[in-house]
Amino acid sequence: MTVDQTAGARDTAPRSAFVPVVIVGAGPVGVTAALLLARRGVRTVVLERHHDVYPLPRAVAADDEVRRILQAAGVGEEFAAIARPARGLRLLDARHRVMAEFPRATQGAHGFPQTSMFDQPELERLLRDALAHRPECDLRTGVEVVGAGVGVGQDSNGPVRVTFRRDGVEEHLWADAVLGCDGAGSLTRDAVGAGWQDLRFEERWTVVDVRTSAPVRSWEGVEQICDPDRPATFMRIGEDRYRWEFRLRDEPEPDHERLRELIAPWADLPYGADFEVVRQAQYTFRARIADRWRRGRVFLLGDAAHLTPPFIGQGLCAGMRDAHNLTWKLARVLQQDADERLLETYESERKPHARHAIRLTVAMGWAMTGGQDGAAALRRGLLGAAVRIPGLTAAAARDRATVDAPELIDHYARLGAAHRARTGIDRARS
Ligand SMILES: O=C(O)CCc1cccc(O)c1
Repeated sequence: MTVDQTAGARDTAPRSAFVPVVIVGAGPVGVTAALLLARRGVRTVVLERHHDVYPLPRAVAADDEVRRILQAAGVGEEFAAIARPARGLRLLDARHRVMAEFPRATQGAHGFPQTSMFDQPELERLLRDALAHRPECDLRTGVEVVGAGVGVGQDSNGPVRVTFRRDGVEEHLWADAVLGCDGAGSLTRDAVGAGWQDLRFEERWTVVDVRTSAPVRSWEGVEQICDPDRPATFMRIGEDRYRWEFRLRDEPEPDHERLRELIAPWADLPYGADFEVVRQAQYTFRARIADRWRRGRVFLLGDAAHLTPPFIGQGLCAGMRDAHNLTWKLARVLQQDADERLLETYESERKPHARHAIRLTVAMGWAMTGGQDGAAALRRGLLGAAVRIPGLTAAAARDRATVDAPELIDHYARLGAAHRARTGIDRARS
């Protein structure tokens, strides 16, 4: 990607090639940023490589703060129509016995369910529909933002030149700011000169979205199977839609037959049963954070700035918080001459929060794979208390009113002791 930041250069560019903000990437974070800016009267051009919404299984959960952000973007009701409130998070042992349960309220501090399940392609479609109704937003699909690495050295607040290719023809745009919402393989990240800080997690998992009318043994929430041999995640995401995630060791991606075996603890699926694999993808889950999120007026958001495994459902939520945090500040600076230093608070506010969420996620992954003994149960209990991200532990205890951290510790200490007595395990594996 070519990003030139050259004060005064915009003056020589044709007016038609100038737009206040260019957004690279039309995933949920990019489109939400465009909608939030539009509602503040800021025009954007959104450049997207693909023609249609992303077809693979991705995010499935939004917390109550993200629901508030979607409302601010003008799609609150549309989202409510596709969302399904979840009752919470359960940690199950290898035999699917409930070890801990963390209920989520149907009305959290933000006035929305604390956890809502949804189908990402449906979210992307409704966001794009909303975008199509905003005259401030110009979505250009089939456009490849290209990289040649010219003139990236400056940290100036001058306009930014974005070069892209459409139908084999190179074009450019000048913008007062560029938002890189272009995902894990972000080209904008190169333009910012950012590298990854590795937060030490890398595992191969398969993620499967299924539609079936067959009975599925489930509750209306997320189940984490804490089984060192076969850690897994299961959740219901719609009337007849379910998501399973299984860690893969040195095995190939499961075919339908193997999937039926893996799913058997939840559903009997004899041959001929109504069972459709809507989407399946193999991912390497990683935990990483970009070492810088900004250069001049080029910013990184969402997966371009941070990568997390999905175990506490916070990947997309973090990106939506990025969009919300940055857009009002940018609007103030671009339209109301707010001090440029306001923009520095984007990274300083968002990065510690994103890092914390990733660390909790990694700890959850470790709790899922780290054994069945009492000490592991205690760790899971402490973690479960902390995984409500928006307000983290204190607010989580407050919101749910029924639990506080010391009670949880006691509860899980007792649970661990009972489990040890039942199973005869008396040594703590760490
Ligand atoms: O904490 C909750 O209420 C749900 C967490 C969650 C959401 C989506 C996927 C996942 O693995 C966990």
